Amino acid sequence: MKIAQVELYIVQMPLKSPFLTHLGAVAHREGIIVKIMDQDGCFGLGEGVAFSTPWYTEETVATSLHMITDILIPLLKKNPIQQPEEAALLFKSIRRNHMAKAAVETALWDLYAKQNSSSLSALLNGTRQVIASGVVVATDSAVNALKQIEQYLEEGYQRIKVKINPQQDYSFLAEIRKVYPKLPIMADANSAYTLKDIERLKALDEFNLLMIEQPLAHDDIIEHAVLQKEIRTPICLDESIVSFDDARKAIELGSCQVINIKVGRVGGLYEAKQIHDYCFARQIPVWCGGMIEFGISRAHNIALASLPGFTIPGDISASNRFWEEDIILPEVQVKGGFIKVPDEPGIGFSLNEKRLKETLLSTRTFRF
Ligand SMILES: O=C(O)CCC(=O)C1=CC=C[C@@H](O)[C@@H]1C(=O)O
Ligand SMILES: [Mg+2]
Repeated sequence: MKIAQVELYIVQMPLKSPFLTHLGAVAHREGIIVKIMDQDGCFGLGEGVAFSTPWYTEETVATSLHMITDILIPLLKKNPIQQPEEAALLFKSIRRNHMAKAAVETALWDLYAKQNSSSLSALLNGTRQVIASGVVVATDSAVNALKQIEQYLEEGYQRIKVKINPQQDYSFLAEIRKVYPKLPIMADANSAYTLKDIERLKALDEFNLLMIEQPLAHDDIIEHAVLQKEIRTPICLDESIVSFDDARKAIELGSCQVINIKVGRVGGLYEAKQIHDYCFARQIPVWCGGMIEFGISRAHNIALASLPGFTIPGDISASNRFWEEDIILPEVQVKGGFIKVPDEPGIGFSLNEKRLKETLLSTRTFRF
C-alpha cells in the first residue's frame, strides 16, 4: 500500500449534553484521528474510540496512543502490507488493545478503498444504499428520557435505546411504555446485574423490548447463557464480544440471540466483518454499536452497517446527536429515519479542517 507517513491528531470536544450511564457521565470526548498517507499523497482516515478513562473497556486514549506510536506503527514499518487484511492479521501478534488496532486498521481500509477507487461499503461487500438509524437516550430520569424520545422520534429515528440499572429499570420502562406502547425499544444495562437479579430481569419481559443488551458481567458468556434460558427478552451482547471467537462461542453456548458489533471493540473492520459473516450465515441478527464518536468512526460504521446481516437499526445517529459541529464534511444526517451510504471512494466523508483545528490538543507525525 506504499505508506509514506502517518499523522495522529488528538482532539477533544464537549458533548451537547452529558451521556449518563450507571458507570458515570461522559461530558467531554477525547479521540485520536489517524491519517495514513501513501507516496502519491492519497490518504485514509481512522479514529481511535477508546475513552479518556477505562470505564467501558480497559483501553484509554493514553494507552491507545502508546500502542499506536510504540508498537503498531513500528510493526507496519517493518512489515510492508499489500492490503488492510494483512494489517489485521499482523496486529494479531499483539494481545488485545483492540481500539488502538482499529484506529490504524480502519485508516488503512479507507486508504485502500481510495487507492482502488472503490467506496468502503462496496469493498466490504455492502449491499445497502441507506441504513436504518437508531439513537440512544442516556439520561437520569424518565421525564428527561420522554422529552428526548419525543424529539428523536420527530427527527425520524427508527428505534430507541435506553440505559437501565436495578435502581430504575421497571418504573423507568413502565413510564416510557405508558406513552409509547408500540415503540421499538431496547435496553442497555452495561453489566449492572448479576444472576441474583433473575426475577427482576424476568419482570422486564412484559415490556416487549427488542432486546436487553449486556445485562451481566462485561467479560461473561457463561451466565448469560443461563439467563437467556430464563427470560423471554432476547439478550444482545456488547462488552463480552471482543473477537470473532467470542462471538462464535457465545452463539454456540446460547448466551445471546443478537450481537452488537463495534468496530473498535473487536479490533477493526476485518474482525467485524468476520463476525457479521458468521452471524449472517446462521441468521443471527447483528447491529452496529456506537462509541459517542466523531464523524470518521461514524463513517466507518455506516460502511459496515451496509452489509446485509445488519438487519436492526444501530446506534449510528446523526453528527448533531452529540456535536455542535462534527469534524467531517458533510456531517452525517438522518433523513426519514435513514442515513445514506456514500458511494464516493473510501469512507465518502472528508475532514473538516477548520473544526479539526478548533478541537486539536496535539499532533504526532511518523515518516516511513
Ligand atoms: O454512540 C452512540 O450513539 C451511543 C453509544 C452507546 O450507547 C455506548 C457507547 C459506549 C459505552 C456505552 O455505555 C454505550 C454502550 O454500551 O453501547
Ligand atoms: Mg452497550
